Amino acid sequence: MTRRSAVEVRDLIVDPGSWVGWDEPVTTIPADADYADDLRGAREKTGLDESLMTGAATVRGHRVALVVSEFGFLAGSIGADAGARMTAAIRRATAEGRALVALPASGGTRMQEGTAAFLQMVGITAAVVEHKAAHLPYLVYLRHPTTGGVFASWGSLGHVTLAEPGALIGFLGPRVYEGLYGEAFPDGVQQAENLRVQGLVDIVTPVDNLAEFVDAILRVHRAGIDPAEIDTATITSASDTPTTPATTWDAVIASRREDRPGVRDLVRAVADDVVNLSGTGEGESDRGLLVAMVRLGGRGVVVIGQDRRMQKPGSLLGPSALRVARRGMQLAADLDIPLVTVIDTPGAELSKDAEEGGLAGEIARCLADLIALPVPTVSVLLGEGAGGAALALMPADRVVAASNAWLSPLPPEGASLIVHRDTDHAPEMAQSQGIGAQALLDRGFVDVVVDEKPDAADEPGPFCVRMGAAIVAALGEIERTDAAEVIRSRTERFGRP
Ligand SMILES: CC(=O)SCCNC(=O)CCNC(=O)[C@H](O)C(C)(C)COP(=O)(O)OP(=O)(O)OC[C@H]1O[C@@H](n2cnc3c(N)ncnc32)[C@H](O)[C@@H]1OP(=O)(O)O
Repeated sequence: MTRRSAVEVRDLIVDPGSWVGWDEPVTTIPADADYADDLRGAREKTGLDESLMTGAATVRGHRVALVVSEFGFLAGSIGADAGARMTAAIRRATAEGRALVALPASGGTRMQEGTAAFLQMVGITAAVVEHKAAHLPYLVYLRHPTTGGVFASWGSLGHVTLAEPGALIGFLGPRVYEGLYGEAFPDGVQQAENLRVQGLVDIVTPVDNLAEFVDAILRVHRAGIDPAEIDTATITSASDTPTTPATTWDAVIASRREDRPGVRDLVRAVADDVVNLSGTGEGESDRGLLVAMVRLGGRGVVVIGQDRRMQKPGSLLGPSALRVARRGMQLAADLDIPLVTVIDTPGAELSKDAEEGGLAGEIARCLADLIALPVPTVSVLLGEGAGGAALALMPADRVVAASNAWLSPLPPEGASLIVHRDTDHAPEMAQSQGIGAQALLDRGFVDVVVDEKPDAADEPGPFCVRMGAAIVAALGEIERTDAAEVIRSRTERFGRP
């Protein structure tokens, strides 16, 4: 793989002429003669005084701080001076309200400095935690190779994690593994593309594209707090002449049409600057659950949504999908931007794995997280809303439903089996259980019903635009409502007799 120097990488990302270095010169000469020689050699070879450089710049106009490793300097390893430089830069980025972009490439802790260097991981992590607590974005771009204590501290804490194609990214270096265990580490495991599939890395992209992603992510973040860009349109009723389905069962049938628009169609139709993320960031992924940062009506929001096309028998939503959803909730809270949840599920996976993976607990934790989330929230009943997996994304400040959407404790066929011991009474059960959008509106569980004319599958484009407008309007209403009232409306409606 081509290894670009820190300077080359930096220059590919920052706006020309915008870089201002923050680094105080390091002149340490260690007592150990061999290490002193190594340092001297590294300084001569790279023209740098340590294994990373820090500074301020703009990327497509966004004010950022950058930390860039130089692998050519003792493998980008972190000792006391590099650690102190990094910590100082993070703190300064926080104080100046800058987003932080870290671009590691490293063999980890500097072996010549031992445990004192190892403990730098703690100090650096503390500074990253403070930065994130200030609701400032922290983006990580993992370059080839990133290993050890760097991957295990500042390399793994990004709000969004990107990586270089083909990059070796792992905890233990493969040579060390082979030396210790007498066999090669399995091929392809410590590779950027595999980490994306595993839900550890969000995006794999060449460094040449990085500025574009940084721009999109920071536009979403900034839009979340910049009133100038916000669409303040209001919507009191989504339709002047609502088309209610003839029966609730008709709505259920419509909601199951193969060609009904799903969350990805909705996002494609109405959102800008879409940045799709992958998995929990902690080693689980589920393609049935979309998590993305987008701009909607000028606002930056996090969207978490159940993707109807990815939920089939054998791949229904399990506990990992709900953990992906909770990552999205946390991300919205961390970045202090609203959350939009999209419900469209025939029901959760019912299996040994789902039980042992904590499905029930994850539903409970989704509910608990949503109830306490300190940012505006809108939930959208887009289609099917069967069971706990649907409920898990429901509590919100405003609830918007499509006219053929529904929410029920389990699919109507299941309810019929419980009560009548057959599935023939499903239409009757759907009616009597009050699962349809209009019934939910009448009971105050839903705030607005978005018309389908008469079926979203027959007019996906216009339907998505109406739905997008209703979500934007709901966000606007929340912003105009007193905070205490918002919190009350999030939960009170669900506890009424
Ligand atoms: C908590 C911790 O961080 S413990 C450390 C955990 N780190 C690791 O397990 C990774 C160790 N390093 C490696 O496995 C490899 O160096 C890799 C995969 C990162 C890179 O491999 P390569 O591209 O083949 O580079 P190579 O191994 O030749 O390293 C380049 C130089 O950096 C040195 N180096 C690598 N890692 C370190 C390190 N952590 N500290 C000091 N020097 C290091 C190498 O000894 C080598 O020096 P040399 O040129 O004088 O021989």
